[in-house]
Amino acid sequence: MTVLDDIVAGVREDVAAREAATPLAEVRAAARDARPARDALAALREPGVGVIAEVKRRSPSKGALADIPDPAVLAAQYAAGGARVISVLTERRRFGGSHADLAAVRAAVDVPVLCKDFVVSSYQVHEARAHGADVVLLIVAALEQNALLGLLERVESLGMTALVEVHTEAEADRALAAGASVIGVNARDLTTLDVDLGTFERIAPGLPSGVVKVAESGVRGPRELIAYAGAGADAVLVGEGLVTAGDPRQAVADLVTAGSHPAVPRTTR
Ligand SMILES: O=P(O)(O)OC[C@@H](O)[C@@H](O)c1c[nH]c2ccccc12
Repeated sequence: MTVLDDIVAGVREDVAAREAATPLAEVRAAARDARPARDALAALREPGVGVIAEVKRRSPSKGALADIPDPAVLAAQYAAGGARVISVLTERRRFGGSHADLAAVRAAVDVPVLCKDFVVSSYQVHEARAHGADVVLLIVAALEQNALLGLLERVESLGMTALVEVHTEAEADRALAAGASVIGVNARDLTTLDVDLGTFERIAPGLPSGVVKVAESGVRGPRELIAYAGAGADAVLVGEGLVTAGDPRQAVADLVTAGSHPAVPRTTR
């Protein structure tokens, strides 16, 4: 059993418990009544390398990272620093997140918000929308192709954008076959938790130019952003480097500045 299998098994149990407490019909109705999703695709296509700043308390690889007593405060600092999108980990067991965190962040900022979880059922997609998500992460390694297709359609039918995460060329092919318009290449292999910063560089050249390319994991500062930008990233997704920064607003601003430098290449447009 890989780490990913283990996490997904826990997520399935948690989803079953939530579904027993709040039936799908109720979550669907809440999703329908939520304020419409913001256009994250347009935000990610803006000039410069965008920063997706993550609210992340802990991780299976690093353990505790930051307490984050009030995710809304951290998210407001990220937004003030110029984050293009704010990612909120909602997985509870390994990452210490919740849908309450997502809703709190949604209420605190105007930028699009990403629900970062291990989504395996459409129940979770409705839940994400009901709590204000504009973007939903779909991890190819955790999904059969049919499930990926179905969930991607569900995300888009609710007006949201799917960030489809891959770690290998084969997974990238599956993401493209499913019709992903935003692909995240994770430098961290979720089956082993090993980080290889060369992963993005290997996979990105094979992605069509119209696809928004997000480099995930391993960004500690402008240096890694610039390297990812050189390999074709349109955005970087940063967790640890920001939640452990003394001044998260400044840490985001430093990345945004590096990402807007005219010498930093960007390939999508
Ligand atoms: O903390 P880092 O190294 O900046 O990584 C952020 C992000 O890439 C990571 O949190 C992540 C990427 N894909 C995921 C899937 C599930 C949970 C977490 C993740």
